[in-house]
Amino acid sequence: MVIDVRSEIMPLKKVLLHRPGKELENLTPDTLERLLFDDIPYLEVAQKEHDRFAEILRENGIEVVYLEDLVAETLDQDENLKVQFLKEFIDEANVKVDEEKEALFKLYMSYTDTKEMVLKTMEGVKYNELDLHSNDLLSHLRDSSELVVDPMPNLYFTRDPFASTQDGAILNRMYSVTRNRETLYAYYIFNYHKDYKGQMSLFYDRKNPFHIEGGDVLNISDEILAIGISQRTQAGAIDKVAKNMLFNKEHSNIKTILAFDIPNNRAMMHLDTVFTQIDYDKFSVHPGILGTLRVFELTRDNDSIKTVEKVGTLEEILSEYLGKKVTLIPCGGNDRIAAEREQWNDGSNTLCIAPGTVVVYDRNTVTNRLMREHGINVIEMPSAELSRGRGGPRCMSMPLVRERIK
Ligand SMILES: NC(=[NH2+])NCCC[C@H](N)C(=O)O
Repeated sequence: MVIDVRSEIMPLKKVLLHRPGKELENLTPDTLERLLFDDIPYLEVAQKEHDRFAEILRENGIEVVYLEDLVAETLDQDENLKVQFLKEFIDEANVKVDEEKEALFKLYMSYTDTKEMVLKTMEGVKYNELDLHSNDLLSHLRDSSELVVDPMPNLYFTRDPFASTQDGAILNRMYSVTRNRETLYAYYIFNYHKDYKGQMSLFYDRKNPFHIEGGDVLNISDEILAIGISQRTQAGAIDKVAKNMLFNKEHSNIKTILAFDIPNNRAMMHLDTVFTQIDYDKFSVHPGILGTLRVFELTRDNDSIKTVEKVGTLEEILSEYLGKKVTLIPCGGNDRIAAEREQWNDGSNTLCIAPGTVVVYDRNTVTNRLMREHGINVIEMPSAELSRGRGGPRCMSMPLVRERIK
């Protein structure tokens, strides 16, 4: 199977990453908010940190594949497909002037190496890179270093544009314009790459009206999927995923979807910023969500879907579904200041690579110590620059294959 993910914790076999590239060097103070960053990372250091992340994964026997390589392989199969991709890409990049669209197309087609072309689509394009001869009013007023195509700085968070589950993926419609552009890459891989095409299920469509993002999707078990209702994911999208998964016996074993209603704010944009599974019976949780959290159970009821609100603490609810007593390890321990600081820097955003083994940011010292005290094998990675994008090791990775639960 090209995609096979039925848990958050079983040994990770294959993972999708994107090495941050020059898209980070097109971030400016004015565009940070729109492009969902809080600061400008130093690219050289961010890349070193990211390379160390990939190295840790390889050291642990995990096959690492890169988004840019898969997209290039897809487009290299057929010249017409490359043209089709570029046209669609340019349409979605919100370029309004026809001459600029044509010049952009020419610029991308001038690359002889498809991977370099793909990286260029990610990086953004400045006005002075286009071969334009127009003499209209707009061209007189353009600043030569103005961006005609925005960069996509969030691409290194491969967790979000789609979510692997069962034998396929939920291909997302994203909350923001900037991130919705990212989903085109996965769309082309899944629909056209010779290894993926026809070999996997798609449980959602990037053109659906409701938004949903991968950081909100947690594979609790082969039969239970948890999805956050958050800043990024709407209840309507969860209803649709439920319809597409609970009735699809051939490709999905999911019998229950648990919807976790978490606060709607930037610090907690996705469920995985406040809650990740780290062992058969242990979760890392940001205590800040516990007061207001509501949990809903969606199951199949003949031809329709039944939704019931669960009563009980998070610990009780998880213990019930997992069939064992669950321990919640608070991010930042019991100190509210440490909890808020470390949650902001993705202290509870762990990437579990085997039961009881997690990759985390080194900077969250309080949370990391506490996980070790609970017997977790904590592997730290450098995080000074990558963390400025507001995502941790789980956000920066999309599992494609995990070992099955025995
Ligand atoms: N799965 C995650 N928590 N991803 C974090 C994504 C961070 C990114 N800057 C955004 O705002 O979209």
